[in-house]
Amino acid sequence: MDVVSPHKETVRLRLALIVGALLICGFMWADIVLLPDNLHDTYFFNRLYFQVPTIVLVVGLSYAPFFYAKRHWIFTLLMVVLTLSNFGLIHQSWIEANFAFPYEGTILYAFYCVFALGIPFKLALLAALINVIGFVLLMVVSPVYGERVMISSAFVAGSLFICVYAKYRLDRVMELLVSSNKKLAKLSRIDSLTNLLNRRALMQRSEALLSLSIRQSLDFAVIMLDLDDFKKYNDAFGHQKGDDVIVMQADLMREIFKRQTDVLGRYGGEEFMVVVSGLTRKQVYSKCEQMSMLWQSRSIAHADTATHRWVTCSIGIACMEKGKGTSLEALIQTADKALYEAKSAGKNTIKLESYANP
Ligand SMILES: Nc1nc2c(ncn2[C@@H]2O[C@H](COP(=O)(O)OP(=O)(O)OP(=O)(O)O)[C@@H](O)[C@H]2O)c(=O)[nH]1
Repeated sequence: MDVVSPHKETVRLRLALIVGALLICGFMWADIVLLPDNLHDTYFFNRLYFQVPTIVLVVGLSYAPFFYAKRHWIFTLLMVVLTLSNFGLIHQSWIEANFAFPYEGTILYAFYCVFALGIPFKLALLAALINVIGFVLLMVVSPVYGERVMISSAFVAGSLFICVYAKYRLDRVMELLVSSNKKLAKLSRIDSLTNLLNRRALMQRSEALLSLSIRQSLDFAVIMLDLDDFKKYNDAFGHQKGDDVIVMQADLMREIFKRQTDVLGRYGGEEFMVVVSGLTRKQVYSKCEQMSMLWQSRSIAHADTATHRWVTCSIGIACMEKGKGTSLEALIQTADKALYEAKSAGKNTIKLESYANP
């Protein structure tokens, strides 16, 4: 789950690249004071004709459709290219003027690419390894830092290691944050016992389906299901066994109402609600009959004092025919009334009411 939209993230990255290019230009004022005159051309060539244009090229690439998907690889390559070009400048400065150009920029490039551009841990590690090997080879070819070569190499390797390790920790924390957010989002929508939608999410999804059904002129129905004599079941077999029956009710609902658009939820306690669209009254009724038959086929023994020998459920249906419009609240009230009638008619019964426009 992306926390920020790809478009917003691309804009942010584009800005970060532009800031990076401006920083390089800013550093040029400081560098030029240090450099001997005969290195100015080499230096300007490296910065203005290579590094800055490379970053500008990546800014251009950020408009390509593949950019977002490939951005980590592109930035990894950018980190390696910028660093190696810096090594090239160190080498040239040594060969042309015996001048020890500072290596600290290498570390800045790594921190900029890894943190500002967000190279993930594994790619950051790969780029850091390439850069450390590059630095060691540079030291072999050009003994720029004389007797400080060991400490310089250790400093580059150590700094890149810290950069990569910090990125590892940051990625881990982000992963934990994203997975906790997912869990929290799920908890706020899902009933933990049945894995059905909880009441709040059920209402939201049902409202959305009702609006869509009215707009597309589709039949729509609200079905209320309530386990019969459930208090007696709990009293006879205990709350834990009662929970198992509630879970079974949810499973049976999923078995019957399995279209992608069907909305299934726990309305409260042992009462459930299903909302369907695009089914005729007859089709809805037939699905509810299947529900009763499934309970019958499970043959779960009920309490001795219950109305029926096996666990059953009563069902109230409110149908809204296509072309008519009403509120979800009114349909739930109608379905509730039908459910009450089903209970009064001896339980394990289905009652269907059509919603009539007042
Ligand atoms: N085990 C268990 N019981 C629950 C849960 N939620 C509600 N109940 C019980 O469900 C029972 C509902 O009782 P009533 O509202 O009297 O309904 P009933 O006994 O099913 O009677 P009728 O609806 O008339 O058939 C209560 O005893 C609640 O404690 C739950 O999550 N687990």
